[in-house]
Amino acid sequence: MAARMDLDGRPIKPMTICMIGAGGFIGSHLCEKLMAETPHKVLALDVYNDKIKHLLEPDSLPWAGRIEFHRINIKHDSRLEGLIKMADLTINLAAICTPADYNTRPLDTIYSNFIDALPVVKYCSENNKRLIHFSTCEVYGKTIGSFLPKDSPLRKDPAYYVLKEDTSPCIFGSIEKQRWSYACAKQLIERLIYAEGAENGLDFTIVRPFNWIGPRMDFIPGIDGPSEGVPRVLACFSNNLLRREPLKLVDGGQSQRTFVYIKDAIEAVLLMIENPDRANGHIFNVGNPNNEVTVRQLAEMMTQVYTKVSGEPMLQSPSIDVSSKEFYGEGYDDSDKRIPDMTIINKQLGWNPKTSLWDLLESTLTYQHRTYAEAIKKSMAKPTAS
Ligand SMILES: NC(=O)c1ccc[n+]([C@@H]2O[C@H](COP(=O)([O-])OP(=O)(O)OC[C@H]3O[C@@H](n4cnc5c(N)ncnc54)[C@H](O)[C@@H]3O)[C@@H](O)[C@H]2O)c1
Ligand SMILES: O=C(O)[C@H]1O[C@H](OP(=O)(O)OP(=O)(O)OC[C@H]2O[C@@H](n3ccc(=O)[nH]c3=O)[C@H](O)[C@@H]2O)[C@H](O)[C@@H](O)[C@@H]1O
Repeated sequence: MAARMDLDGRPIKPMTICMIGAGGFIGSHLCEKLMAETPHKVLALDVYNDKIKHLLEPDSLPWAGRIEFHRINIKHDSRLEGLIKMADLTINLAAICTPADYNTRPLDTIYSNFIDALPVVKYCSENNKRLIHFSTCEVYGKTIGSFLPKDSPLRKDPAYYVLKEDTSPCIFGSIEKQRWSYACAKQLIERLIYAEGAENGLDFTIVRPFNWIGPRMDFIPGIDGPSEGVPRVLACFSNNLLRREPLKLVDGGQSQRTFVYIKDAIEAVLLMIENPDRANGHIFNVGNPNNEVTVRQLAEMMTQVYTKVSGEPMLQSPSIDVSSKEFYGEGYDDSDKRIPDMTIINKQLGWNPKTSLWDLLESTLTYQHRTYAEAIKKSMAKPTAS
């Protein structure tokens, strides 16, 4: 492999990366990229490895020996500090990050996103190891514009809704709205990491992903996850399309999101990994401001794309409305709109997303159809126990 150069034209030295949560959606894509395109070594920590099995076996893979899986629950495993010490860089992805859990399992959510991340930050700081920590765009909460009167012309002014790392406030709902337990825990761990940087010189980068989506995201209920489980919207809608049932629009599907293709977003993470001088001390929004839709529009587009890639006819009523209380239970609330400001990541790393929403849905739904359609047909054909 020819020597890789950083953005300042210097050769990049091979490094060892301790990746916690490597078996998840983002981790699996990051491991794939690191194995295929770089000489770096990965210590992959997770409780599951199904999504990275194709990288671990067989032993004849070209990157054999550069990726090692360690089945570790970071809540209680004394091997954690040793693995962080062995690495040059730690990337922490481990978290509970599905909204259906935030208001129904708020304690697990807070523990997972704050308490369990504390030793990781502490070991990095004490051992002078660099840390890339995954936070979330949810730390911004609601937009300032959402509090303006419905007919206010200011709602159209970007100053009232574009989310900027260094100036936007974090606006959450009341404590009874336990949806915000996740965002609040993520905000506090961000503040702690920032403080470790300021007081103890920790080299850190914080990533705020804005709805990264693509293959291997979450699970399909009843196929590779619990039948009653509620994954994030891409998997919920994929499941509905695969089962030929209407897509459920929570509270009218009026919330807006910007979706970025996982493969574009992983390019940004690789730039952070390989350009520490440009990434350390920064918080980065990583999203695609050009891919904004309401959830209703997302449902319509996914229905059209799925019809194209599966060759199956569209349902007569492709969507139905459900209340958030019915869908998520008591204490749910929502982010109204999420447009990332891209100034900082652009200036520091020169990164820009490339893939349009239609194109990313086309490749993702092709994958979903190829991976799950047969299994769903079989499971639906099974007689149910009476
Ligand atoms: N996907 C997105 O668009 C998105 C958006 C915002 C923030 N994030 C953040 O990025 C990170 C990764 O997200 P993802 O989408 O890959 O989620 P994911 O659920 O697919 O991956 C998280 C992984 O962490 C592992 N994990 C959780 N607790 C653990 C523990 N105690 N010990 C060991 N492993 C543990 C899980 O088994 C899982 O494989 C999370 O911190 C999440 O909050 C993701
Ligand atoms: O991905 C992100 O950037 C962050 O946002 C997500 O939060 P959210 O976007 O609300 O999660 P989704 O489950 O993907 O829901 C998106 C929207 O679709 C709606 N939805 C979801 C599922 C469904 O079947 N129908 C439906 O209308 C939700 O109410 C919400 O308005 C999660 O909190 C995290 O994974 C992450 O931190």
